[in-house]
Amino acid sequence: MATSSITNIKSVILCKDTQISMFKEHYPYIYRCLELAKNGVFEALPNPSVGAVIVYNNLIIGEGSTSKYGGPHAEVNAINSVKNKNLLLKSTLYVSLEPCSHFGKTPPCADLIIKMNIPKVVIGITDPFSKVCGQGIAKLKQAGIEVLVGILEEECQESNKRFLTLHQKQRPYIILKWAQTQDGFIAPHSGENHKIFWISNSYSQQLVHKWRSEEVSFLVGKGTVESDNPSLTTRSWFGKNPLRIFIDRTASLDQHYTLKNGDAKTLCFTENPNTTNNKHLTYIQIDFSKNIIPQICKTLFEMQIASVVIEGGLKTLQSFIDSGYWDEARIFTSQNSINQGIKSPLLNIYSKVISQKIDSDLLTIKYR
Ligand SMILES: NC(=O)C1=CN([C@@H]2O[C@H](COP(=O)(O)OP(=O)(O)OC[C@H]3O[C@@H](n4cnc5c(N)ncnc54)[C@H](OP(=O)(O)O)[C@@H]3O)[C@@H](O)[C@H]2O)C=CC1
Ligand SMILES: Nc1c(N[C@@H]2O[C@H](COP(=O)(O)O)[C@@H](O)[C@H]2O)[nH]c(=O)[nH]c1=O
Ligand SMILES: [Zn+2]
Repeated sequence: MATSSITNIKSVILCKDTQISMFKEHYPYIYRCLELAKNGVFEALPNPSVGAVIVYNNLIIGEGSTSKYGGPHAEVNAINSVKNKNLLLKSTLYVSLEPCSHFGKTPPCADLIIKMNIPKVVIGITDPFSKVCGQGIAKLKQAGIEVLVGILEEECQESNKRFLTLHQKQRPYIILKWAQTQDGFIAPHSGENHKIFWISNSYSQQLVHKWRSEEVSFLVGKGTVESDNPSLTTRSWFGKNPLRIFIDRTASLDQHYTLKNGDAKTLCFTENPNTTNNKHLTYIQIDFSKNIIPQICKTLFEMQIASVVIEGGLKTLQSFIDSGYWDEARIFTSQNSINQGIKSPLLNIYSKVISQKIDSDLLTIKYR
């Protein structure tokens, strides 16, 4: 069994060990690229996080991963890390995503690879970004470089799922998240308790704060704001607060709710045109006579928000599910039962399930 990278949280990942050693054995360099890519996965957003490895005579002579948003790409960092640049002439560059071919915040990596006379490039997956989209590969091939594409494709896609979803589906990567009791409830009936009812344990709660430091935004419905008065900030982990988002059709929630306190940038989706933005809170008008979920996702895409976690409640979660707008559901199940209350969302169609114990809770991750 492999211990999770979450050091402060009691957790154990069940399975996967044999799969990982198989990847390492057959595709060690692209596997290493994926390890390197993990370094910048959240800091590079909305750009992809990529890993690059340069191999000479079966030896790794250079490595690099994507810098913070706007900084040098993995290929540049890997090439710069090679001491004896003459070795590049007989080396292979491995990279988890197609090298870029356009001038963005930095010049094209494909041009640098050509300039350094690297004779062979092995690529995990192609880049769906419209300004690259196969053109990086074409440039390399035109320069006479041997190019191999499509190694550990599923793993490369997983490593950049937020970036890929943004470009392929024109919406953020959507993570549904809720905590449920053993007997399938997410809260007691409303009205019984006007403060938050904790179901998951403190380790799970800490893990959610870690996710808040990583993912771009967190969204709740008005019912959750009224019943729980959530903060949606990162308090039990290090790092940034996410962008906070809530739905309030009439924009009638009053100022005492914590989401309006200016602790983090916050968006409210409403139909009410008579709203006043302030430094921290921006109202965005949408049409509530139509399905609001595609409208919310379109707005977030236009803002280049690469990921959103839907933290509840039932109506909001079920709306995303029923509209088919979700990628992953992270469900904490406690060992307690409450016999009655608000039933968990219904999620019938999913392709893959991973489970992990978080002390007494079971965290189940379902992929669409
Ligand atoms: N255990 C857990 O993980 C969690 C539990 N909860 C619990 O869930 C309960 C709240 O759930 P619920 O009452 O369903 O409230 P929600 O938080 O889902 O909010 C519902 C409201 O959000 C707006 N809204 C959401 N989706 C849509 C849509 N598709 N179209 C139009 N408007 C929409 C509406 O606002 P409007 O009224 O302005 O029209 C609606 O009344 C609470 O008891 C809370 O404690 C909440 C989060 C997590
Ligand atoms: N009850 C419940 C959750 N509830 C979610 O957490 C929000 C509270 O966030 P904050 O105010 O920042 O601590 C709350 O409004 C709801 O969205 N989450 C969980 O992981 N486990 C739980 O048992
Ligand atoms: Zn590049």
